[in-house]
Amino acid sequence: MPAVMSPSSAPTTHHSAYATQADLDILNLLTTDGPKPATAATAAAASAPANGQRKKSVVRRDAGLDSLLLSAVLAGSDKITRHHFGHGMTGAYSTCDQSRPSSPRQPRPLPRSQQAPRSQRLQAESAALASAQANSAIVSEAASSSKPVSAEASSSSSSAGPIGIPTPATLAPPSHDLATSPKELKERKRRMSVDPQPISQLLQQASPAHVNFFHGRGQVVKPTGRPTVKCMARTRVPTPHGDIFLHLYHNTHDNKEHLAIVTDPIQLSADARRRAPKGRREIRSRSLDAKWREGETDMERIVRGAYVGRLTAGAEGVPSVPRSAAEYAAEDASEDPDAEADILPLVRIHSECFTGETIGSMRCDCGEQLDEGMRRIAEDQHVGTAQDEYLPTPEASRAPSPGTRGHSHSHPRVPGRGVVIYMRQEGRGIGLLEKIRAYNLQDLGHDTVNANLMLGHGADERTYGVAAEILRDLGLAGDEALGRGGVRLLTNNPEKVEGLAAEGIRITERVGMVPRDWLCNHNSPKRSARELLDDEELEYDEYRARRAGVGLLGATTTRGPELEKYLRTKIERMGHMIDIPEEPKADA
Ligand SMILES: Nc1nc2c(ncn2[C@@H]2O[C@H](COP(=O)(O)OP(=O)(O)OP(=O)(O)O)[C@@H](O)[C@H]2O)c(=O)[nH]1
Repeated sequence: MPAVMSPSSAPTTHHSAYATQADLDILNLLTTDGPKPATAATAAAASAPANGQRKKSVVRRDAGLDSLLLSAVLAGSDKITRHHFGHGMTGAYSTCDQSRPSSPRQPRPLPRSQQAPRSQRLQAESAALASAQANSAIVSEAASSSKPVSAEASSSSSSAGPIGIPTPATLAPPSHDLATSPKELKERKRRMSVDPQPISQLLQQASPAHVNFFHGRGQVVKPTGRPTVKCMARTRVPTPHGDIFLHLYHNTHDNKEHLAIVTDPIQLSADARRRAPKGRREIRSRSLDAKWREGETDMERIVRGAYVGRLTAGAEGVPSVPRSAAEYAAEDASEDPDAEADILPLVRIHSECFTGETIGSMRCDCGEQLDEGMRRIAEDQHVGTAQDEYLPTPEASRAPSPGTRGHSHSHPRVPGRGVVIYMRQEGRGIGLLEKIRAYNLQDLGHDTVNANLMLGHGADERTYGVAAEILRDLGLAGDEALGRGGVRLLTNNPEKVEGLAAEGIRITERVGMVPRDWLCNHNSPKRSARELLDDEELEYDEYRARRAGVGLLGATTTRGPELEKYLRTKIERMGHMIDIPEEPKADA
């Protein structure tokens, strides 16, 4: 049986140790000008071709070097590859041209290591270790005598990290001489193996979601204050529900890359702009459109997504015009007197769910909800409906979802628009590791809430500050005092409504999310006769019938006993604002 390698014991790659004849052939090919010398392998192949035909000789890659590619490699990689080897170890790419046949032959610079000689490095490591050991002796002495450690002593080692956390220098082999003693070799081996703590201890320690076994124990520091967000890039992505603009955000509260999936067809289609009410504003990121530095080029702006309209092959693209905060504030406060009645953008705050979205888990309906959210946002909307139906209390909000509610066809239909804010809050904020552990407790009969509590988590650990700032950056926060702007929120979760409202987002309406399986119950008395379905429902039915699969984008319904239990727990224990269907259901 092959030995299981721990990350710390995995071998590091050394070119010399793993060079095969094929490697040497390639190296030869890359580093030699003119005709290639025949190697044993190529000579054999040439003399005895397998198919009786003579093999073509390998063509040199002499295309002009792409300066962008080179700078990307230089900026992004610290690894030395055979390609680098072919151009010398000096790091000077000016030597590239010397390998081209058209260049005059010049003597190639000798490979020169950028490291200090090994003896010097060993000496430095040894000194660092001695210094760290001396330091820890002082620290433990100080701890035992309850005396503060002197600043001088604690700063005497440049490589010593915080107490208990070994730094790379203290983990390094002490020195050439020391490491040869059996004790040192044993110690060195121990440091390279996996953590020797017993499994039960590890399980306990790995319990809180913030602990990463390989990277050490983290601290739970709940960020305070209002987060700042910045859209780092956006791009157009075609989806089964039409083209969207994917925005990637950074923020000051966590190191996650949260996303905004913006559906705004007027930015991309002349037809949608014509059909949209006059005065409709584009949903754009203010931080992305801002000027990031003096003298930034149009190409920089376009590459990060700060452009208007659509990019097309061969064209240059039209960069967006940066605007000041004051200009945005004036626009938010003003009202275009010619603007026609429009419907506010539909927004869903969606939490990441690897299991439901990516592998189609039927324990939850997250994949379906993501798909349904994007579908609902993109579909045409009736202007003037349901604007005043929002009632924030669970009881009062148990109105049927718009999907089951007959629309008045006197209302004009306009292109849909809105955003799915995709928050990297896997497992309602506890992370994938903990969610997987919770699933095992659920298989033992506990519901989702209890499973979380048993692992020492809250039932729901999500916060909505970052999502609110993303909405604000997209110009969708609205203003309660002015009674203007804001969003319609697609959710059954009262905490989302309250959380976003507390962050200053104006929510004019809550739109319910009904599980597709409940919505499409063909055997219920109400839906048994297809003639009772109105046009929109029929359209939806056909839409469903075209789809196959579960949970993935553009797919159909999710169903199963585990999902039923999950949904019931949300309603009965977490106050989700949706009614469990009363009629007995059979599979559609
Ligand atoms: N801890 C835990 N998280 C889960 C479980 N199943 C799904 N999730 C997570 O729950 C999140 C989705 O939240 P939901 O409560 O389904 O939906 P919601 O977004 O709060 O509410 P709606 O807006 O009405 O859909 C995702 O992050 C999922 O990974 C589970 O069994 N345990």
